[in-house]
Amino acid sequence: MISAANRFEYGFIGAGNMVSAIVQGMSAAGVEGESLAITDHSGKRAPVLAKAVDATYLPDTAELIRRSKTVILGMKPHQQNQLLRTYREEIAQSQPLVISIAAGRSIAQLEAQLPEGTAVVRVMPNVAAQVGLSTTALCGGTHTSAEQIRTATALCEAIGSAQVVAEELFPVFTALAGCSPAWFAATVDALAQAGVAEGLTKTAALTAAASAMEGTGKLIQAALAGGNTAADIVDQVCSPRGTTVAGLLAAEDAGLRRVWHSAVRAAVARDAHLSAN
Ligand SMILES: NC(=O)C1=CN([C@@H]2O[C@H](COP(=O)(O)OP(=O)(O)OC[C@H]3O[C@@H](n4cnc5c(N)ncnc54)[C@H](O)[C@@H]3O)[C@@H](O)[C@H]2O)C=CC1
Ligand SMILES: O=C(O)[C@@H]1CCC=N1
Repeated sequence: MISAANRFEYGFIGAGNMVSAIVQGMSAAGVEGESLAITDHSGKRAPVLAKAVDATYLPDTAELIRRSKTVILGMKPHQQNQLLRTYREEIAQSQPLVISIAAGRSIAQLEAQLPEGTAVVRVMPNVAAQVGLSTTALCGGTHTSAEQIRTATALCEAIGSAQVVAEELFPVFTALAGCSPAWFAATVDALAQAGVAEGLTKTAALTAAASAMEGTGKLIQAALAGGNTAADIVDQVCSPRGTTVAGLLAAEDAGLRRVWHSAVRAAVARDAHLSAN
């Protein structure tokens, strides 16, 4: 085994959307590039990402596994099987902490594919990692020590906030935190388009809607910290006979709550499908 002093703290396998967000977030938070190694089987995005944060690009996945204390599986869920089959021996020899960020891949599935005794942490981040605002869930496996949970938590806290979540709640957490940035972005786009229909330029409409969303997120966090809820913000903005309540009731008549319930149910169902395959 390579001596601990010569090993990278974190080795990322895959350099797609989520790993790029994590690595850029870590770099912005002050994590030294020299502690990071990145590989990617396409050989295209990893060298660019590594260069951007002064990390090391390793074209050879086996070498990355041998030289990393913590290995982050950053590929799509269905791409894990082949990788874990191919590099089982390297993982058995170097015994890294293995972190999976894949939706729908359970600890039991990972442990069944990894060499006996491998320490695993399942993590669900979101793309706001890129700006240090991921809200990230993690849970440890059968062979994961408290120290290894602390290592994974430190990684997650470099890109935002982290909480240990029971694995059975990962599907719903994935919907509310992992998927919702896309849903919110689609909502902002839809809101902006409605603004365009009423005369704003698309840019002005997007800017107004996005900054209102950002401000509202902060207001809700402050409300929660003070023992209040999101509903209190709704009441604060809805003036009697005012514009907001008129718009809110129209949105609710059009299915506002039903839309979000459907979205969460569909994401949870898809997570179950990924878990089964
Ligand atoms: N995109 C998102 O917002 C989030 C994604 N995730 C999870 O993150 C994982 C990655 O998602 P994305 O970044 O969106 O996918 P992506 O398709 O953008 O990136 C996947 C990367 O893995 C690489 N890859 C695949 N197989 C490989 C192998 N055998 N060896 C080396 N590299 C390999 C691909 O070349 C690609 O760079 C997924 O498992 C997903 O469930 C989790 C939370 C949020
Ligand atoms: O769409 C997906 O499956 C991944 C997981 C959460 C966000 N993106």
